[in-house]
Amino acid sequence: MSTSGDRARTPNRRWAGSDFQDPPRTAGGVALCGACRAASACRLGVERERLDEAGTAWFDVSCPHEQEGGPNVAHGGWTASVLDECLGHVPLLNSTLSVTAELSVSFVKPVPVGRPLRVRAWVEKREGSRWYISGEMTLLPGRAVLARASGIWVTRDTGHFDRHERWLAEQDASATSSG
Ligand SMILES: CCCCCCCCCCCC(=O)SCCNC(=O)CCNC(=O)[C@H](O)C(C)(C)COP(=O)(O)OP(=O)(O)OC[C@H]1O[C@@H](n2cnc3c(N)ncnc32)[C@H](O)[C@@H]1OP(=O)(O)O
Repeated sequence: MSTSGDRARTPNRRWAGSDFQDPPRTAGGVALCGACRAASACRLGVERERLDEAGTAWFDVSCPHEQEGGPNVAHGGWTASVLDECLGHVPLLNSTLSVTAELSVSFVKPVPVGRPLRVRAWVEKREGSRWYISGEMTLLPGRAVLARASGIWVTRDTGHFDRHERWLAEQDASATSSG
């Protein structure tokens, strides 16, 4: 029988050390997170990404039909997730591993499902290990703003996830010993 402690010690074969700064990408250049590697596609609907010369990141995105909330419009959780993903790719596009520490989203208009959308993301400033990143989602064609986001990403070394596994194992051990 598998326990949560066993899971913490099981190597995750979808990851290799170099993946953290240079993850596998789709033909459209989209960096793939752990679960999306099996699908070889971004399950959130990010289809293409690129960094321009000015340092702005551009993403072609479409809300998958299974993320429908109200009639023909995206669940707000999808909008927040895809903005987290896109803004979080800005450090990655600069070969830097980071995690989201804070994220704020403004839902400006309902987001239609299955329509081409664009996300643009840029660095406002960097302070120590903190990257302050902003972005917005627009409808295509045209440039109507549907959502805006800003947040703080904190750079990590490649030991981040191993430290987390050790912390989780300690939590399990102390929960077991305290009954
Ligand atoms: C890989 C390929 C994938 C492939 C593609 C995948 C792309 C995914 C894109 C989406 C990204 C995500 O969703 S990431 C997943 C969601 N996020 C997480 O799991 C993060 C969970 N939280 C944490 O791990 C931690 O709380 C941290 C790392 C954020 C902070 O840890 P910590 O232990 O407090 O670290 P500490 O050294 O004290 O702080 C480090 C620095 O962060 C600052 N800091 C800490 N917390 C905050 C905060 N809430 N707001 C502002 N700043 C903060 C501190 O002031 C400090 O600045 P200074 O003094 O150093 O300047």
